[in-house]
Amino acid sequence: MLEIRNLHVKLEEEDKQILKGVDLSIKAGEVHAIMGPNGSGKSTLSYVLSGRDGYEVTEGSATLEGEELLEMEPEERAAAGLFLAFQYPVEIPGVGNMTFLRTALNAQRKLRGEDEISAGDFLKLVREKAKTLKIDAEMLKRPVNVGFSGGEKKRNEILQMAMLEPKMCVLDETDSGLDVDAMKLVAEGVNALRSEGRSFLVITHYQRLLDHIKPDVVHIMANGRIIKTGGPELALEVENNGYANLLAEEN
Ligand SMILES: Nc1ncnc2c1ncn2[C@@H]1O[C@H](COP(=O)(O)OP(=O)(O)OP(=O)(O)O)[C@@H](O)[C@H]1O
Repeated sequence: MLEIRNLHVKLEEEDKQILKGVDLSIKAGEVHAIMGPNGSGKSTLSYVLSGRDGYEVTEGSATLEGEELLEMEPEERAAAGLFLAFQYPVEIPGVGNMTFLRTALNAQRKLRGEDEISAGDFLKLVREKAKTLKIDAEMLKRPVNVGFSGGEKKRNEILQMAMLEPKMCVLDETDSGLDVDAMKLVAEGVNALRSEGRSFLVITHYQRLLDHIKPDVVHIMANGRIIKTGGPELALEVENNGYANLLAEEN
């Protein structure tokens, strides 16, 4: 599904190398988690995959089902099936949540040469998905994320993901700021989307999220590279011992 090879990324504005040779291979249907100390490059990886400005790829590649993502515009990456749930979801005053969801869905359909969804079908779909995430109708009418609590914003990200049905879902610290119940809701939302043809890359600092979204593979990122890959036990090791031992092994 997603193949990242020797990815090197620097900041466009200054001569600072952030990713220093990331290799990652995620097969269809797999859930991978990335953990790692603050500032190791986890969010940068998710931004570069989705095409955010400000970063320069100096070496390497990232393909989604064999197609080079790094040469596509952000909207083309989304239409190809990539989705990023932000660590800090943005507020969009003046744009209703429903309008945003429907416009995003139809824009992707258009790029894929598909017909627009009818107003009736959209309404049915959004109400059904919102209900499972306990997002009430009033929140759907408000401007995107404006005045939403931290947890509501994160649930709204998962609603976007559920509506767009991407193939490759990247979740950047979706658990931060969530209370225990909201975390379970988000995890249930993710688990409901798990399927043979859909993969997940879950960036998190906490093992507890991985109790709910069970990963197949766990990677540790440090200093711009993946320094260790293992199973779910690796997340437990980090929870118990921190990163010091892993970093020492690396040096
Ligand atoms: N636009 C930018 N301008 C300046 N520095 C940046 C920029 N983007 C990233 N960096 C730096 O790159 C490094 C990696 O940042 P990144 O946000 O990817 O780390 P992270 O692993 O996601 O951290 P955290 O766990 O704290 O969220 C940090 O040192 C950060 O300050």
